[in-house]
Amino acid sequence: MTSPMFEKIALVGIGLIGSSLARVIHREGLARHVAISTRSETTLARAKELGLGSSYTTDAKEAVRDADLVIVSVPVGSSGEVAEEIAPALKQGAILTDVGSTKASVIAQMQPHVSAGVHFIPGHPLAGTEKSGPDAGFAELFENRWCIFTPLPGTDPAALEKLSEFWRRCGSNIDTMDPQHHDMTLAIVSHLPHIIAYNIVGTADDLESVTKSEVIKYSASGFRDFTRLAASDPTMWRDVCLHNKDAILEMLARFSEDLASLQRAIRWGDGEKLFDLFTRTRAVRRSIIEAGQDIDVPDFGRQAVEHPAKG
Ligand SMILES: NC(=O)C1=CN([C@@H]2O[C@H](COP(=O)(O)OP(=O)(O)OC[C@H]3O[C@@H](n4cnc5c(N)ncnc54)[C@H](O)[C@@H]3O)[C@@H](O)[C@H]2O)C=CC1
Ligand SMILES: O=C(O)C(=O)Cc1ccc(O)cc1
Repeated sequence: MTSPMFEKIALVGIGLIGSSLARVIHREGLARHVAISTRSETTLARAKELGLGSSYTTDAKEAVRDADLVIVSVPVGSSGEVAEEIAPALKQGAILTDVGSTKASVIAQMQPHVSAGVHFIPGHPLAGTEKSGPDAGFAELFENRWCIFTPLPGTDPAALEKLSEFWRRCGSNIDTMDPQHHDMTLAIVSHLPHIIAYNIVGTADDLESVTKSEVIKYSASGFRDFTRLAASDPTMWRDVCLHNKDAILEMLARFSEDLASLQRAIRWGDGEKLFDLFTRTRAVRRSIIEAGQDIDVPDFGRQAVEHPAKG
Protein backbone atom coordinates (compact mmCIF):
# COMPACT_ATOMS: atom_id res chain seq x y z
CA MET A 1 0.00 0.00 0.00
CA THR A 2 1.28 3.47 -0.87
CA SER A 3 1.28 5.83 2.09
CA PRO A 4 -2.35 6.38 3.13
CA MET A 5 -3.81 9.92 2.98
CA PHE A 6 -5.00 9.69 6.60
CA GLU A 7 -3.79 7.79 9.65
CA LYS A 8 -7.30 7.43 11.01
CA ILE A 9 -10.71 8.07 9.42
CA ALA A 10 -13.86 7.86 11.56
CA LEU A 11 -17.17 7.06 9.86
CA VAL A 12 -20.16 8.07 11.96
CA GLY A 13 -23.18 6.35 10.37
CA ILE A 14 -22.58 3.23 8.27
CA GLY A 15 -25.57 3.04 5.91
CA LEU A 16 -25.50 3.29 2.11
CA ILE A 17 -23.13 6.27 2.03
CA GLY A 18 -20.97 5.43 5.08
CA SER A 19 -20.47 1.83 3.97
CA SER A 20 -19.71 2.87 0.37
CA LEU A 21 -17.04 5.19 1.80
CA ALA A 22 -15.67 2.37 3.96
CA ARG A 23 -15.40 0.14 0.90
CA VAL A 24 -13.67 2.71 -1.34
CA ILE A 25 -11.32 3.81 1.50
CA HIS A 26 -10.27 0.18 1.84
CA ARG A 27 -9.93 -0.38 -1.92
CA GLU A 28 -7.85 2.77 -2.41
CA GLY A 29 -5.86 2.41 0.84
CA LEU A 30 -6.83 5.91 1.97
CA ALA A 31 -6.46 5.31 5.73
CA ARG A 32 -4.41 3.13 8.06
CA HIS A 33 -7.31 2.82 10.51
CA VAL A 34 -11.06 3.12 9.80
CA ALA A 35 -13.16 3.53 12.95
CA ILE A 36 -16.85 2.78 12.49
CA SER A 37 -19.58 4.06 14.72
CA THR A 38 -23.33 3.89 14.49
CA ARG A 39 -26.24 4.10 16.88
CA SER A 40 -27.64 0.59 16.82
CA GLU A 41 -25.86 -2.59 17.91
CA THR A 42 -27.51 -4.53 15.06
CA THR A 43 -26.21 -2.25 12.31
CA LEU A 44 -22.77 -2.16 13.94
CA ALA A 45 -22.68 -5.97 14.13
CA ARG A 46 -23.58 -6.16 10.43
CA ALA A 47 -20.82 -3.67 9.55
CA LYS A 48 -18.39 -5.88 11.48
CA GLU A 49 -19.61 -9.03 9.69
CA LEU A 50 -19.04 -7.25 6.38
CA GLY A 51 -15.51 -6.31 7.53
CA LEU A 52 -16.05 -2.65 6.73
CA GLY A 53 -13.57 -1.17 9.22
CA SER A 54 -10.72 -1.63 11.70
CA SER A 55 -12.68 -0.88 14.89
CA TYR A 56 -16.36 -0.72 15.81
CA THR A 57 -18.23 1.13 18.53
CA THR A 58 -21.66 2.56 19.31
CA ASP A 59 -19.84 5.37 21.12
CA ALA A 60 -19.22 8.04 18.45
CA LYS A 61 -16.86 9.94 20.78
CA GLU A 62 -14.59 6.92 21.01
CA ALA A 63 -14.60 6.50 17.20
CA VAL A 64 -13.61 10.11 16.45
CA ARG A 65 -10.87 10.33 19.09
CA ASP A 66 -7.49 10.90 17.30
CA ALA A 67 -9.18 10.76 13.88
CA ASP A 68 -7.70 13.03 11.18
CA LEU A 69 -10.88 12.88 9.11
CA VAL A 70 -14.41 12.42 10.49
CA ILE A 71 -17.27 11.81 8.04
CA VAL A 72 -20.80 12.08 9.41
CA SER A 73 -23.22 10.06 7.24
CA VAL A 74 -26.53 10.16 9.12
CA PRO A 75 -29.99 11.50 8.17
CA VAL A 76 -29.77 15.32 8.07
CA GLY A 77 -32.15 15.71 11.02
CA SER A 78 -29.63 13.91 13.25
CA SER A 79 -26.60 16.06 12.27
CA GLY A 80 -26.92 18.42 15.25
CA GLU A 81 -27.11 15.73 17.92
CA VAL A 82 -24.17 13.86 16.37
CA ALA A 83 -22.08 17.06 16.22
CA GLU A 84 -22.91 17.87 19.83
CA GLU A 85 -21.86 14.40 20.90
CA ILE A 86 -18.56 14.17 19.00
CA ALA A 87 -17.36 17.80 19.16
CA PRO A 88 -15.58 17.54 22.57
CA ALA A 89 -13.65 14.45 21.40
CA LEU A 90 -12.41 15.86 18.07
CA LYS A 91 -8.65 16.26 17.64
CA GLN A 92 -7.26 19.75 17.01
CA GLY A 93 -6.56 20.06 13.27
CA ALA A 94 -9.02 17.28 12.34
CA ILE A 95 -11.23 17.67 9.27
CA LEU A 96 -14.93 17.20 10.01
CA THR A 97 -17.28 16.75 7.06
CA ASP A 98 -20.73 15.37 6.28
CA VAL A 99 -22.57 13.98 3.27
CA GLY A 100 -26.06 15.36 3.93
CA SER A 101 -28.47 16.12 1.08
CA THR A 102 -29.27 19.58 2.48
CA LYS A 103 -26.60 22.06 3.49
CA ALA A 104 -27.88 25.26 5.18
CA SER A 105 -29.70 23.28 7.87
CA VAL A 106 -26.78 20.90 8.45
CA ILE A 107 -24.43 23.87 8.86
CA ALA A 108 -26.83 25.57 11.29
CA GLN A 109 -27.07 22.35 13.32
CA MET A 110 -23.40 21.36 13.35
CA GLN A 111 -21.33 24.56 13.28
CA PRO A 112 -22.23 25.85 16.78
CA HIS A 113 -20.70 22.72 18.32
CA VAL A 114 -17.42 22.77 16.38
CA SER A 115 -14.42 24.39 18.08
CA ALA A 116 -12.03 26.74 16.26
CA GLY A 117 -9.21 24.19 15.84
CA VAL A 118 -11.36 21.77 13.83
CA HIS A 119 -11.82 22.22 10.05
CA PHE A 120 -15.54 21.81 9.42
CA ILE A 121 -16.20 21.45 5.67
CA PRO A 122 -19.78 20.53 4.73
CA GLY A 123 -20.10 18.24 1.72
CA HIS A 124 -22.61 16.37 -0.41
CA PRO A 125 -21.79 13.53 -2.84
CA LEU A 126 -24.41 13.55 -5.62
CA ALA A 127 -24.44 9.78 -5.70
CA GLY A 128 -26.85 7.31 -4.24
CA THR A 129 -29.57 4.77 -4.77
CA GLU A 130 -32.95 3.97 -3.25
CA LYS A 131 -31.33 1.39 -0.95
CA SER A 132 -30.15 1.97 2.60
CA GLY A 133 -28.11 0.24 5.31
CA PRO A 134 -24.57 -1.20 5.36
CA ASP A 135 -25.36 -4.02 2.88
CA ALA A 136 -26.41 -1.54 0.22
CA GLY A 137 -23.07 0.25 -0.23
CA PHE A 138 -20.51 -0.37 -2.95
CA ALA A 139 -17.04 1.04 -3.64
CA GLU A 140 -17.93 2.33 -7.12
CA LEU A 141 -20.81 4.54 -5.94
CA PHE A 142 -18.92 7.83 -6.22
CA GLU A 143 -17.21 7.19 -9.55
CA ASN A 144 -17.64 10.04 -12.04
CA ARG A 145 -20.15 11.73 -9.73
CA TRP A 146 -20.03 15.25 -8.33
CA CYS A 147 -19.16 15.98 -4.74
CA ILE A 148 -20.23 19.50 -3.74
CA PHE A 149 -18.62 21.40 -0.88
CA THR A 150 -20.26 24.42 0.73
CA PRO A 151 -17.26 25.79 2.68
CA LEU A 152 -17.79 28.32 5.43
CA PRO A 153 -16.08 31.73 5.23
CA GLY A 154 -12.49 31.46 6.44
CA THR A 155 -12.09 27.76 5.60
CA ASP A 156 -8.44 26.69 5.56
CA PRO A 157 -7.53 26.17 1.84
CA ALA A 158 -5.13 23.33 2.74
CA ALA A 159 -7.87 21.40 4.58
CA LEU A 160 -10.29 21.97 1.69
CA GLU A 161 -7.69 20.73 -0.78
CA LYS A 162 -6.98 17.64 1.34
CA LEU A 163 -10.68 16.77 1.52
CA SER A 164 -11.05 17.44 -2.22
CA GLU A 165 -8.16 15.07 -2.93
CA PHE A 166 -9.82 12.43 -0.73
CA TRP A 167 -13.05 12.64 -2.78
CA ARG A 168 -11.11 12.65 -6.05
CA ARG A 169 -9.43 9.42 -4.89
CA CYS A 170 -12.98 8.06 -4.28
CA GLY A 171 -13.66 8.81 -7.97
CA SER A 172 -15.61 12.07 -7.68
CA ASN A 173 -15.37 15.46 -9.33
CA ILE A 174 -15.40 18.46 -7.00
CA ASP A 175 -17.47 21.62 -7.06
CA THR A 176 -18.01 24.31 -4.44
CA MET A 177 -20.99 26.63 -3.95
CA ASP A 178 -22.73 28.50 -1.20
CA PRO A 179 -25.22 26.52 0.91
CA GLN A 180 -28.31 28.45 -0.22
CA HIS A 181 -27.47 27.92 -3.88
CA HIS A 182 -26.85 24.22 -3.18
CA ASP A 183 -30.21 23.85 -1.45
CA MET A 184 -32.13 25.63 -4.24
CA THR A 185 -30.39 23.64 -6.98
CA LEU A 186 -30.82 20.29 -5.23
CA ALA A 187 -34.47 21.09 -4.52
CA ILE A 188 -35.21 21.01 -8.25
CA VAL A 189 -32.82 18.30 -9.46
CA SER A 190 -33.15 15.82 -6.58
CA HIS A 191 -35.68 16.67 -3.90
CA LEU A 192 -38.66 17.46 -6.16
CA PRO A 193 -38.21 14.31 -8.29
CA HIS A 194 -38.36 12.22 -5.11
CA ILE A 195 -41.39 14.11 -3.78
CA ILE A 196 -43.19 13.75 -7.13
CA ALA A 197 -42.38 10.03 -7.13
CA TYR A 198 -43.67 9.58 -3.55
CA ASN A 199 -46.81 11.47 -4.57
CA ILE A 200 -47.62 9.57 -7.78
CA VAL A 201 -46.99 6.18 -6.19
CA GLY A 202 -49.13 7.25 -3.22
CA THR A 203 -51.94 8.30 -5.58
CA ALA A 204 -51.78 4.97 -7.40
CA ASP A 205 -51.80 3.18 -4.05
CA ASP A 206 -54.96 5.07 -3.04
CA LEU A 207 -56.82 3.78 -6.10
CA GLU A 208 -59.44 1.04 -5.83
CA SER A 209 -57.92 -2.35 -5.12
CA VAL A 210 -58.91 -3.79 -8.51
CA THR A 211 -56.99 -0.98 -10.21
CA LYS A 212 -54.15 -1.45 -7.74
CA SER A 213 -53.50 -4.96 -8.97
CA GLU A 214 -53.34 -3.57 -12.51
CA VAL A 215 -50.85 -0.98 -11.31
CA ILE A 216 -48.54 -3.78 -10.25
CA LYS A 217 -49.30 -5.99 -13.24
CA TYR A 218 -48.68 -3.31 -15.87
CA SER A 219 -45.97 -1.37 -14.08
CA ALA A 220 -43.19 -2.35 -16.51
CA SER A 221 -43.42 1.19 -17.88
CA GLY A 222 -43.02 4.80 -16.72
CA PHE A 223 -44.61 4.07 -13.35
CA ARG A 224 -41.87 1.58 -12.51
CA ASP A 225 -39.22 4.31 -12.67
CA PHE A 226 -41.18 6.31 -10.10
CA THR A 227 -41.48 3.31 -7.77
CA ARG A 228 -37.69 3.05 -7.56
CA LEU A 229 -37.37 6.62 -6.27
CA ALA A 230 -40.45 6.17 -4.06
CA ALA A 231 -38.78 3.16 -2.40
CA SER A 232 -36.07 5.46 -0.97
CA ASP A 233 -35.49 5.58 2.77
CA PRO A 234 -38.46 7.24 4.61
CA THR A 235 -36.34 8.66 7.47
CA MET A 236 -33.81 10.20 5.12
CA TRP A 237 -36.46 11.80 2.88
CA ARG A 238 -38.63 12.97 5.76
CA ASP A 239 -35.55 14.81 7.04
CA VAL A 240 -34.70 16.26 3.60
CA CYS A 241 -38.25 17.65 3.29
CA LEU A 242 -38.21 19.13 6.80
CA HIS A 243 -34.69 20.57 6.44
CA ASN A 244 -34.92 22.11 2.97
CA LYS A 245 -38.46 23.34 3.45
CA ASP A 246 -38.21 26.83 1.91
CA ALA A 247 -36.38 25.82 -1.27
CA ILE A 248 -38.65 22.80 -1.78
CA LEU A 249 -41.81 24.87 -1.29
CA GLU A 250 -40.49 27.48 -3.75
CA MET A 251 -39.81 24.81 -6.39
CA LEU A 252 -43.12 23.05 -5.69
CA ALA A 253 -44.98 26.33 -6.28
CA ARG A 254 -43.31 26.74 -9.68
CA PHE A 255 -43.92 23.09 -10.49
CA SER A 256 -47.62 23.39 -9.63
CA GLU A 257 -48.03 26.46 -11.86
CA ASP A 258 -46.39 24.67 -14.78
CA LEU A 259 -48.51 21.58 -14.16
CA ALA A 260 -51.66 23.73 -14.23
CA SER A 261 -50.53 25.17 -17.55
CA LEU A 262 -49.96 21.66 -18.92
CA GLN A 263 -53.40 20.63 -17.63
CA ARG A 264 -54.93 23.60 -19.50
CA ALA A 265 -53.13 22.65 -22.72
CA ILE A 266 -54.52 19.12 -22.50
CA ARG A 267 -58.03 20.32 -21.64
CA TRP A 268 -58.14 22.78 -24.58
CA GLY A 269 -56.41 20.47 -27.04
CA ASP A 270 -53.40 22.77 -27.44
CA GLY A 271 -51.25 20.22 -29.29
CA GLU A 272 -48.67 22.81 -30.28
CA LYS A 273 -47.98 23.72 -26.68
CA LEU A 274 -47.64 20.06 -25.70
CA PHE A 275 -45.37 19.32 -28.66
CA ASP A 276 -43.16 22.35 -27.90
CA LEU A 277 -42.74 21.39 -24.25
CA PHE A 278 -42.00 17.76 -25.02
CA THR A 279 -39.43 18.82 -27.65
CA ARG A 280 -37.73 21.17 -25.17
CA THR A 281 -37.56 18.48 -22.46
CA ARG A 282 -36.15 15.94 -24.90
CA ALA A 283 -33.27 18.37 -25.54
CA VAL A 284 -32.56 18.47 -21.78
CA ARG A 285 -32.17 14.69 -21.75
CA ARG A 286 -29.82 14.90 -24.76
CA SER A 287 -27.67 17.51 -22.97
CA ILE A 288 -27.39 15.24 -19.94
CA ILE A 289 -26.27 12.34 -22.12
CA GLU A 290 -23.77 14.56 -23.95
CA ALA A 291 -22.38 15.71 -20.58
CA GLY A 292 -21.79 12.05 -19.67
CA GLN A 293 -24.20 12.27 -16.72
CA ASP A 294 -26.70 9.64 -17.89
CA ILE A 295 -25.30 7.00 -15.57
CA ASP A 296 -28.07 4.66 -14.54
CA VAL A 297 -28.09 3.55 -10.94
CA PRO A 298 -25.78 0.54 -11.24
CA ASP A 299 -26.60 -2.98 -10.20
CA PHE A 300 -23.93 -3.10 -7.49
CA GLY A 301 -25.66 -3.68 -4.18
CA ARG A 302 -28.98 -4.29 -5.94
CA GLN A 303 -29.32 -7.62 -4.17
CA ALA A 304 -29.30 -5.72 -0.88
CA VAL A 305 -32.29 -6.13 1.36
CA GLU A 306 -34.94 -3.38 1.10
CA HIS A 307 -35.31 -2.91 4.83
CA PRO A 308 -32.00 -3.59 6.53
CA ALA A 309 -31.48 -3.21 10.23
CA LYS A 310 -31.60 0.47 11.04
CA GLY A 311 -29.72 2.41 13.65
N1 LIG B 1 -29.13 7.58 0.02
C1 LIG B 1 -28.66 8.38 -0.90
O1 LIG B 1 -28.87 8.14 -2.08
C2 LIG B 1 -27.85 9.58 -0.49
C3 LIG B 1 -27.85 10.03 0.81
N2 LIG B 1 -27.14 11.16 1.15
C4 LIG B 1 -27.15 11.64 2.53
O2 LIG B 1 -26.32 10.76 3.27
C5 LIG B 1 -26.77 10.64 4.61
C6 LIG B 1 -26.87 9.18 4.97
O3 LIG B 1 -27.75 8.56 4.07
P1 LIG B 1 -27.72 6.99 3.80
O4 LIG B 1 -26.36 6.45 4.00
O5 LIG B 1 -28.40 6.78 2.51
O6 LIG B 1 -28.67 6.50 4.99
P2 LIG B 1 -28.83 5.05 5.64
O7 LIG B 1 -30.19 5.02 6.21
O8 LIG B 1 -28.40 3.99 4.70
O9 LIG B 1 -27.77 5.13 6.84
C7 LIG B 1 -27.86 6.03 7.88
C8 LIG B 1 -26.92 5.62 8.98
O10 LIG B 1 -26.98 6.58 10.02
C9 LIG B 1 -27.12 5.91 11.26
N3 LIG B 1 -27.77 6.85 12.18
C10 LIG B 1 -29.01 7.36 12.12
N4 LIG B 1 -29.20 8.24 13.10
C11 LIG B 1 -28.05 8.27 13.80
C12 LIG B 1 -27.62 8.98 14.94
N5 LIG B 1 -28.41 9.85 15.55
N6 LIG B 1 -26.37 8.75 15.40
C13 LIG B 1 -25.56 7.89 14.77
N7 LIG B 1 -25.91 7.19 13.68
C14 LIG B 1 -27.14 7.39 13.22
C15 LIG B 1 -27.88 4.65 10.93
O11 LIG B 1 -27.68 3.66 11.87
C16 LIG B 1 -27.23 4.28 9.62
O12 LIG B 1 -26.02 3.62 9.87
C17 LIG B 1 -28.09 11.41 4.69
O13 LIG B 1 -27.86 12.66 5.28
C18 LIG B 1 -28.50 11.60 3.24
O14 LIG B 1 -29.22 12.80 3.06
C19 LIG B 1 -26.34 11.80 0.26
C20 LIG B 1 -26.26 11.37 -1.03
C21 LIG B 1 -27.04 10.24 -1.52
O1 LIG C 1 -31.42 7.15 -6.26
C1 LIG C 1 -31.34 8.20 -6.92
O2 LIG C 1 -31.70 8.27 -8.11
C2 LIG C 1 -30.81 9.42 -6.30
O3 LIG C 1 -31.10 10.51 -6.72
C3 LIG C 1 -29.87 9.24 -5.15
C4 LIG C 1 -29.57 10.46 -4.37
C5 LIG C 1 -30.38 10.77 -3.28
C6 LIG C 1 -30.08 11.85 -2.50
C7 LIG C 1 -28.99 12.63 -2.78
O4 LIG C 1 -28.73 13.68 -1.99
C8 LIG C 1 -28.17 12.34 -3.85
C9 LIG C 1 -28.46 11.24 -4.63
